Amino acid sequence: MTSALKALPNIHRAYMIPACRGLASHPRSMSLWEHGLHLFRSAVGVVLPAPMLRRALVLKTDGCPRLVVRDRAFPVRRNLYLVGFGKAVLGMAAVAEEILGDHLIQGVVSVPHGIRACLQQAGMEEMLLKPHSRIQVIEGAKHNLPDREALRAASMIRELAEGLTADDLLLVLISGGGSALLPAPTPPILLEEKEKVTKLLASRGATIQELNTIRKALSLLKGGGLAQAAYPAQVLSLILSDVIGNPVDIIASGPTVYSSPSAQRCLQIMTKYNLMSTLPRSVETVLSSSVSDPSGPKDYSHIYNVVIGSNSLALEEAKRQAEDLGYWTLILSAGVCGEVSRVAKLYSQLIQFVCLSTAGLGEGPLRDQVRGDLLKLAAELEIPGFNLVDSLKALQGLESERSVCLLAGGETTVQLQGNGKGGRNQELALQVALELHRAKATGAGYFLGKCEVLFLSGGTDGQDGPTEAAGAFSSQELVDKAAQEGLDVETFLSNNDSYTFFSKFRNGHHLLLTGLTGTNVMDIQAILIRARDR
Ligand SMILES: Nc1ncnc2c1ncn2[C@@H]1O[C@H](COP(=O)(O)OP(=O)(O)OP(=O)(O)O)[C@@H](O)[C@H]1O
Ligand SMILES: O=C(O)[C@H](O)CO
Repeated sequence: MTSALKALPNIHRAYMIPACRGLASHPRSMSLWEHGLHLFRSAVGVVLPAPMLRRALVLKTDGCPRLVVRDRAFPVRRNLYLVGFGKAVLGMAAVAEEILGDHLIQGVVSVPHGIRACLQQAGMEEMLLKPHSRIQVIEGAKHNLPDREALRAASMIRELAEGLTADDLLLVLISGGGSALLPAPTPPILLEEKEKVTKLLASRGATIQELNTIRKALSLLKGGGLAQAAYPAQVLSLILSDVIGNPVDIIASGPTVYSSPSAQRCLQIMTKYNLMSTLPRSVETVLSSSVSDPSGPKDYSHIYNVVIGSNSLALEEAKRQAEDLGYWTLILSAGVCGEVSRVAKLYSQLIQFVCLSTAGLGEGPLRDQVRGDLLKLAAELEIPGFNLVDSLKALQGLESERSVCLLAGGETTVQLQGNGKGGRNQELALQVALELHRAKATGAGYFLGKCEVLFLSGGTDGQDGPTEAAGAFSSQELVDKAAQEGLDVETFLSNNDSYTFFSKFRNGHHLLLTGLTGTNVMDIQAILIRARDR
């Protein structure tokens, strides 16, 4: 994220999306591009810190003051403390402090290096703390790696938690990136040793579940350690999820969720990624003694973990907006994962499937073939929450000429082979364009030609990989149009150079440029399809 903490180059400013606003023009007269931007903006808007916190956290002052979160009420009487760690936590803390008022005694948050300057520069003052805030801010974890500053923040957070009593309430704000911002290696492990292990695991393709299992085993605060430090105070965690399925024990390595990975599981992971021979001695020592801590509290009733923002929430809002614009809308899944090239094939086949209906070619061998290919691909990808059979049934029943919006979210992966500049969303948009181009060349041209298609993919944090863009959008005509500008899509893709491509193509017009959004619920894809005017 830190590489995004720069001003966007002037050339792109013209394409930045204005803040979320109502749509004045008639939906049909608007381009799919405008619709796509509106849906993306709306989806992100609903998971921004302010609306999210205000929905989740209410201070009731009639009678005894109490903090109400869902079905629970916590009595408050100037007994509130706040800690937080994660990429979206500064904005969350600013709103929380406004809500809590004088009941908040003290707070510490660990947030990404450079974030205040960046938010200031972007004019996002509402995400900054007020001048006489009771919350101390520490910026660290440059390049999303734990460092000395994050270590200092973690020890201040631990100290604050350990000083609490049974009368206190600790509000914990958690978002993605929290693992790197809360490093507290279990002695004798040194910060550098822990960093080396996590870096190696990440570079060898470990999943976030595997990575955070190891982080928990090597940390004093992860895997419930923070909640344990705060005991016997009440602990209320408000969590913004950046992991598929919203597993609270994995997001930011679950500092308020008791889980103690077994030594056997950790050693399995280390063996899988061929790390056993390179493990520092201190890590081996801690791993081999990593069994449940018998001194931990027996009941967990002092902890209340609540997911207040997620990819699904963002998709639901996009669905509402798409329906308002007149689209027949379907959320495919909030758990889209897998290699970008395979996910692109899936989306391309789905687009073809919809275009067959829109063109009035609902039945026949062509449709059966696309359906067969889709089922095969979906079985290989095993996307959580994606019921392709039901989705196809719903799409099959559509009247022709109906405008269709398919929405999905999650986090794909890119196997980096080249040394270009890009991100998973831009690469996905470019791959989808290439797949549609290839499909047209092999017989799908007739029915694809009957439809206008827009594919958009963007990171909700506003930054796709190490680039200034959140993502990009593409169409079935993109490859041909690019060729007219002398740009060969396949060459850019083979060098993982999607950002360079989109920056050059139509002078950056297909880049999705939002600037940092201050939130992060992974990525969102929108596919918009409508029959061409005859
Ligand atoms: N040239 C490239 N082309 C495509 N993808 C790339 C490229 N360089 C990096 N990436 C991808 O960008 C991602 C890393 O960027 P980033 O730091 O934004 O990820 P992240 O920390 O997982 O993001 P988030 O905060 O959204 O979870 C990885 O998925 C990586 O494969
Ligand atoms: O911080 C982390 O562990 C990741 O962002 C997943 O939440």
